[in-house]
Amino acid sequence: MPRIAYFGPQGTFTEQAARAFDEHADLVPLSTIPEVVAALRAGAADFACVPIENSVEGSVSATMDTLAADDPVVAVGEHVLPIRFSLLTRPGTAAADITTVASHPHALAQVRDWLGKNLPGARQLASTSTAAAAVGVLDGEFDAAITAPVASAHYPLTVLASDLADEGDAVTRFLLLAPPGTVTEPTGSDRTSVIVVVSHRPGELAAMLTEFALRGLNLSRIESRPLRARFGEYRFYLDFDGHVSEARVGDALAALHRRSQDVRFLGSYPKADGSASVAVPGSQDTDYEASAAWLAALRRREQE
Ligand SMILES: O=C(O)C(=O)C[C@]1(C(=O)O)C=C[C@@H](O)C=C1
Repeated sequence: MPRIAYFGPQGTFTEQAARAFDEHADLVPLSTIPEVVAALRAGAADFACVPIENSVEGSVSATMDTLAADDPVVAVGEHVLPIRFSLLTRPGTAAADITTVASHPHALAQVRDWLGKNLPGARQLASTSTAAAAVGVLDGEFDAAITAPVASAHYPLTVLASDLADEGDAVTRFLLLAPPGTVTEPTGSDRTSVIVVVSHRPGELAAMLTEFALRGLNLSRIESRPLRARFGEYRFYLDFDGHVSEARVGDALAALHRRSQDVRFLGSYPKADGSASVAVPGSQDTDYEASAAWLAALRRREQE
């Protein structure tokens, strides 16, 4: 049975995502995202499951930074989970007794309006995850926790309110990570992720994006994070349609490698929504093969 390390403890949304990737896997909860990815890098787990972005609060910066540091790992799958929260308290606590409410900062941000209206006097405190907040309530550290609905099955707490979400259609996207070199077969509905550091010169970012545009590659996300060691410089995270085995994707990656300071390949994996990869006319593998054959013939004639 494969071992999947995930961002725990038990009862997080990430646990649900890990189960969705493989319901029979041996799930190993760890308390922080760096610990989860470190377990994969150390060979203590076969896979790692982490949140990467939320439709309301944006990127999960701990995941972004962990993916860029240390030995590379690759994504082999993504899962998108609808997000709705429960408010958990110790049995006997009434809403009027709540002076502190804790959760993961991404979770607090997704119920900011609800908390403002329903628990205006409660202090909002950050915990390492939604389920860690539930553990904190059990331990008497906080009065209430904003958690995933499944947390109430793991901890003997009372559900004081459920189905909470300021944005009804909120979702979080999770990645299943594997050691580098793990190969996924192309499905025709794939996404590729990379981290690119471009040179700090005028036009470099536009030039990098042009490499995608020229090959008709559909970008689905671009984010930046600071380089940390150099103020004012950034690494760019790009997600785009296609699989590394496809000619247009390989060609774009090679161009990025030629022109950037650094390119980190974060994997090609099936898209969660199953939508077909966009490929503009002239960008299919057969088009690349035909143009390479034409060029080869041209060169042969020149050498005669
Ligand atoms: O704390 C959890 O339950 C998590 O899985 C983390 C996380 C996140 O990082 O965004 C996942 C989904 C929700 O959006 C809130 C928190």
